[in-house]
Amino acid sequence: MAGKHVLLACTGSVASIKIPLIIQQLQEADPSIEIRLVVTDKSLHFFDAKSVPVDIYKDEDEWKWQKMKDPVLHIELRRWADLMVISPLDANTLAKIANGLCDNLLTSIVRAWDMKCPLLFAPAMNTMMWEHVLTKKHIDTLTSFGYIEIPCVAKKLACDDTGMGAMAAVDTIVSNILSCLQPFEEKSSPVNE
Ligand SMILES: CC(C)(CO)[C@@H](O)C(=O)NCCC(=O)N/C=C\S
Repeated sequence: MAGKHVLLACTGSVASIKIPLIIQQLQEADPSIEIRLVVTDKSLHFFDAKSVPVDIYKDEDEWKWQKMKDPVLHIELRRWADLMVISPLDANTLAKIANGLCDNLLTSIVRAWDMKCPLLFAPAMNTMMWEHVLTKKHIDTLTSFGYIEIPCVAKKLACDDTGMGAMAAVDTIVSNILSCLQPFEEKSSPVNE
């Protein structure tokens, strides 16, 4: 059976250092899964894109469009995906999605998302950002859209604080992806053979 298509996305949280590990563990868990990675420019500060063994899509790739009938990347990726997981989801992109902004590749994919497909998000931010009143408001907005939260955990953060705001553990993220894929006929197989 053709592999399911997982669109992984990351944002400008230091938790993006875990992207290579998320990819590695997901591939080990189910080698038939095809993974593509959408990055925001800021996320690239936190890991070496060359070390990642999957195709990476950046904002600049959207602008290879030249003329009518050329593919529109955010639509092509949304069509390709059986599931999308944004991990980490930083406070900035959380706010953009909650308010419908679509000013880069990642938020444009989300803005065009097909709600028949699972969209998971794993917030990650400093505890003081986590505790701001807007964080819960924005997360509640995303869950009201039907997106699936992979909740933060309390642990030591990149700024040496200890508290809520840390991204969920990688194996938690991977098991959430697998369980959301299970009951799902991937787009790549003919419907009702
Ligand atoms: C970075 C990582 C994954 C290490 O285990 C963990 O601390 C985390 O998700 N932190 C949340 C993001 C963060 O720390 N923000 C930056 C300033 S505090």
